[in-house]
Amino acid sequence: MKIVLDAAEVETIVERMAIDLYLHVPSIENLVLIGIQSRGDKLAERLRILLESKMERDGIQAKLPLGTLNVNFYRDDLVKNYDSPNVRAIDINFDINNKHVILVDDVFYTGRTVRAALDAIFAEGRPSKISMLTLVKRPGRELPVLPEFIGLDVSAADNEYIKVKLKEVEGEDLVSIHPR
Ligand SMILES: O=P(O)(O)OC[C@H]1O[C@H](OP(=O)(O)OP(=O)(O)O)[C@H](O)[C@@H]1O
Ligand SMILES: O=c1cc[nH]c(=O)[nH]1
Repeated sequence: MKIVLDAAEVETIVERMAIDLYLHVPSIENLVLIGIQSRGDKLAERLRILLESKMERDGIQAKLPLGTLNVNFYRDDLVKNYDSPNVRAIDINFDINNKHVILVDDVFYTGRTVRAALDAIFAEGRPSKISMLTLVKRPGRELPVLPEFIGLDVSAADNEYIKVKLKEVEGEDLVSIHPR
């Protein structure tokens, strides 16, 4: 096992991504965050808090809506979960029509999770734009999608797995790389 990011480094990178979003999103009031469970939603919540504090500092009065997606329900390589009655696939209690959606996940790998997430989002409405943000991007793309906001580009071989731990789930922030 090799540590890629420790807790302080995860915090720094999440803060940097919040700054990046804040500076590069054309209309912050039009932004909505959608986090992919089970860690993208926790990262999206951290980003929401950081972005709202920047907005407050700059006198922008708006709340950023935050929704979550459980993509296992939709993933084309996990058909066995398709009929699971326990899976709540999407929790978005706001209008996404004409909004700029920031889709948030912890790891970006083949791109299949994002494809599945796009299906789910378009079943809800028609955003004006969808951008992808990931804490870690690794090699292994199988679809023509790429994140716009990347915390860290990590090189990993096919026989290696990147494991993200977050305080909200595992009690600590840590990104590590393991043999599969
Ligand atoms: O680009 P992809 O190949 O789709 O891989 C990326 C997905 O893989 C991981 O999820 P995982 O299925 O391991 O579930 P988890 O997040 O609940 O651990 C990660 O959290 C991403 O959602
Ligand atoms: O390395 C990987 C690949 C997919 N999902 C992960 O969380 N890590």
